Amino acid sequence: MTGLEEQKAAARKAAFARRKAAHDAGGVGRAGHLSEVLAGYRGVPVSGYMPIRTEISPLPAMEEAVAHGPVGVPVILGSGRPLVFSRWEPGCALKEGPFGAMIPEVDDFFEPEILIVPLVAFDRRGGRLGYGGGFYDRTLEKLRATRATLAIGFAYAAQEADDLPLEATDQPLDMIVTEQGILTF
Ligand SMILES: Nc1nc2c(c(=O)[nH]1)N(C=O)[C@@H](CNc1ccc(C(=O)N[C@@H](CCC(=O)O)C(=O)O)cc1)CN2
Ligand SMILES: Nc1ncnc2c1ncn2[C@@H]1O[C@H](COP(=O)(O)OP(=O)(O)OP(=O)(O)O)[C@@H](O)[C@H]1O
Repeated sequence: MTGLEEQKAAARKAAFARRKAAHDAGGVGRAGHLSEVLAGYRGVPVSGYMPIRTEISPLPAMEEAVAHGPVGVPVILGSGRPLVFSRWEPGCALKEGPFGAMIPEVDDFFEPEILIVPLVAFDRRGGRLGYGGGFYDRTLEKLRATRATLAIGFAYAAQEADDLPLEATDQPLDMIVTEQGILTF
């Protein structure tokens, strides 16, 4: 591993532990601030995600957004490729996708203009660390080449890190929403 990869791996490991502690602590209304943000963009196509492991769940906010416009979740086509997004509705038939996240059984692809981005760690400059596949970086690069795309990181406040090591290919977040509040840059 290069120095940068080692730094990222260490930051990931530490943030995973803080995320698990926050997740295990439980609590209600953790997607309230996310709902508030999305209420300002009614009808704009949005991607959420089906939570895995100890990720904070955006499902309550997705359930509200679906009353106003298209909502979807990410689908992996292959490693090294951008994600695509398939339409989701509460209660729709799902199947297991690569890496364990559920995906809709029936493909109905669309292009979101707002992405709720899962993450392992974030910093106060909009830096983000994911699982290390580079999926969201490739996806945001592609979408942003066509039109303005709002990337909203969604995480527990405990996942904040001091300045994360970032590479040229890391796509910045426009906003971070946690169970405690909203950070914009
Ligand atoms: N809920 C959710 N859905 C998502 C993502 C995500 O981060 N969260 N993705 C965002 O890209 C894609 C799935 N990508 C993933 C890539 C790797 C691993 C993963 O667990 N990788 C390693 C662990 C890495 C580590 O411990 O550092 C593993 O398989 O054990 C999970 C999801 C699409 N769907
Ligand atoms: N647009 C891109 N084009 C080519 N390679 C990329 C691109 N974006 C990221 N990568 C590469 O993908 C690898 C993983 O990137 P990184 O560690 O930033 O993943 P991540 O943001 O943690 O994961 P994810 O976005 O899947 O949650 C790195 O080697 C990085 O250089």
